[in-house]
Amino acid sequence: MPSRKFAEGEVVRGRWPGSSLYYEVEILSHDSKSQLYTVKYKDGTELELKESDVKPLKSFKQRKSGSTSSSPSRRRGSRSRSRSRSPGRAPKGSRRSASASHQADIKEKEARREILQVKLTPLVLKPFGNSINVYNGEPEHMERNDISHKTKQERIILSPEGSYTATQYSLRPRREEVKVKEVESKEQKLVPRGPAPLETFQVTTPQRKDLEFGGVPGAFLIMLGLPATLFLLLLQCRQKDPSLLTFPPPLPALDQLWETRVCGIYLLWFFVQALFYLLPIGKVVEGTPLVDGRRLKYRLNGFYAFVLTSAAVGASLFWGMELHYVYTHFLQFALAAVLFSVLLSVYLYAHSLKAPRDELSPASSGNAVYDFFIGRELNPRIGAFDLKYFCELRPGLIGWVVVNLVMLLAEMKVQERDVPSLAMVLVNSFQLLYVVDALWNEEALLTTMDIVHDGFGFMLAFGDLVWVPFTYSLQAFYLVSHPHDLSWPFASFIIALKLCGYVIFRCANSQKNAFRKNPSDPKLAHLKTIHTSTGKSLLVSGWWGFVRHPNYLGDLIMALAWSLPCGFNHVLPYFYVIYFTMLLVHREARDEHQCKRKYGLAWEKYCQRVPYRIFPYVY
Ligand SMILES: NC(=O)c1ccc[n+]([C@@H]2O[C@H](COP(=O)([O-])OP(=O)(O)OC[C@H]3O[C@@H](n4cnc5c(N)ncnc54)[C@H](OP(=O)(O)O)[C@@H]3O)[C@@H](O)[C@H]2O)c1
Ligand SMILES: CC(C)=CCC[C@@H](C)[C@H]1CC[C@H]2C3=C(CC[C@]12C)[C@@]1(C)CC[C@H](O)C(C)(C)[C@@H]1CC3
Repeated sequence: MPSRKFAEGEVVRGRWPGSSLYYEVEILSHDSKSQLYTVKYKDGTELELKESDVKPLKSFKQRKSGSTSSSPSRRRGSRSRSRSRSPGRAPKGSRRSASASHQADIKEKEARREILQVKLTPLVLKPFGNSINVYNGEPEHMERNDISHKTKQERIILSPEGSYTATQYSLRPRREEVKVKEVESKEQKLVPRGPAPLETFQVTTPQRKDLEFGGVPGAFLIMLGLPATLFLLLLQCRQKDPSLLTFPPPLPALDQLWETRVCGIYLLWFFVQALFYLLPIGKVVEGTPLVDGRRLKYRLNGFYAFVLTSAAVGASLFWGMELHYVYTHFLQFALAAVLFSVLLSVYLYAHSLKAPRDELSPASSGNAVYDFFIGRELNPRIGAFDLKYFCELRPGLIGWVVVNLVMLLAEMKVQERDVPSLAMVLVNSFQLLYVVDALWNEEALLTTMDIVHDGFGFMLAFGDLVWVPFTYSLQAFYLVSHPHDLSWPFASFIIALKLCGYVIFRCANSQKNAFRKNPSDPKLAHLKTIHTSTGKSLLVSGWWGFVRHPNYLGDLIMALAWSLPCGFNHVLPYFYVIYFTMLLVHREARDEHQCKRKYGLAWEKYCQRVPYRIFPYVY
């Protein structure tokens, strides 16, 4: 049996996770299997530390300065929060001996590189001088989001008790703690940022036991069901009578579906988009903190990729390229995309087998089938090329706009029209606006659950590369062979509906993004907030006081406006609204689950205050 250095009850120094600072701790126990010591800090925090993070007292020189804090939290409370990434780092200007400071600097660098193998003790809601309400970040009352309130919040956080509780609370495994920060700008804002997120350390990625999407059988069925649904929709859409009650035509034989040229074009499309992604244009930002405190860098050039793609497509049309080929070979393109996404998923799964445990997605389970579906690795990269981030916005989303354009041209050709129909123009422009909006606000993608929580596996590979371009364009595909004359009054109503949905969607998303970026933003001063012990607050008035997911509501209103131009003869063009309602209801439940875990009682208070999830007075 391996020997242990320290005995139970011994008083030693233990490293504070993620920092180079050591505090006095008492050894409570030792686990011979994991070789971890359970230690207790003076302020009561219990952690498990590996042996190399525990040092005998005598190996530390006593500091001369009288400002020593024996509690990580107290020290933390007095540090400059905007600068330090280490919870225990001393404030700028605090005196340390040259050697201690040198040693600390080296350790700090090490800490950034290595992953601390510290397991965090689950949060124990012990009363600690304060009431459990305060401990758990429960707001004593609702606050207005004004500056005086910010100062108050600041004080609460910085008080020893406040910082202690917040610190301990934030030690819960969380990835969602977010601050997307521009890398290139080194300037620090002088405006108080409100309760900036406290550092969090999730040292090992816990694998989930409570699986989503119906667990392993659910994931398996979805993987079979999605491609089947896709081909069913496309086949049915080409039918003269696209009623869902009529039997779908048989799938063409594989040798008819397989077209090498189509596969070549599809690959060309994918790699040209990859090339655009690699162009050194657009600012570079940092994503949300990872398990080890690192933040990955992302280049925001999706909008440039879109402009370049538009120029390339425009030029090829000018030189007489026949986009009609895409329409006549739509099923073949869909098959190429399906095969590509399956191969990519296999590659991603194989890639993840080499990934360290802490780089796995918190959604992964350890079950091969489920992990193949949800994605095992969180951020698979080839060098600096982030596969998930790239696929989420570029080939599929921009591809969707190109497919819509193909359908618009096909409509003119098939129906021998000089100009596209009003219905087709509306569908094209509405969806174009949606894609341009997503690319323009690309940075917001970095805080979505797809990037922060879900791995990159079949679900997103298929969703991004196949589902989005081939099913989201169904209305335009439908209109090619099922013309629908729209009256101007009805078209005006649809435009108004779309604009209404867009305003809700954009304002809600922008309000939250602005608040997360700078909670003290004077433009948001009129909003009420609930304080949570993670340091972040929740908006309870404005859009986020209307329903708990106003952005989903706006998105769904827009979805309806995309389908209405197709008329009411068939359900098929409404597939997107139906599927999307199911997706967002499920997504809302997933997000709710995660927020409950993150914010505890504060989230429950928010739910009481804002009882409806998506649809006011309905759901
Ligand atoms: N077209 C499509 O197929 C499709 C699919 C999915 C999503 N979308 C759209 O994508 C956009 C992003 O959606 P999303 O699902 O990633 O989630 P989201 O609604 O943008 O974000 C949810 C997160 O917002 C924060 N939050 C929740 N309530 C809050 C409050 N009251 N105050 C402040 N922050 C609050 C929480 O995170 P933190 O507290 O950690 O910040 C929560 O986890 C939406 O507009 C959605 O409609 C479109
Ligand atoms: C059908 C199933 C089970 C899975 C596929 C889901 C997949 C199609 C979506 C999951 C996350 C979605 C998403 C967008 C598009 C659809 C998904 C990839 C998004 C890119 C649409 C535009 C938005 O503005 C957005 C916020 C950038 C979206 C991000 C999430």
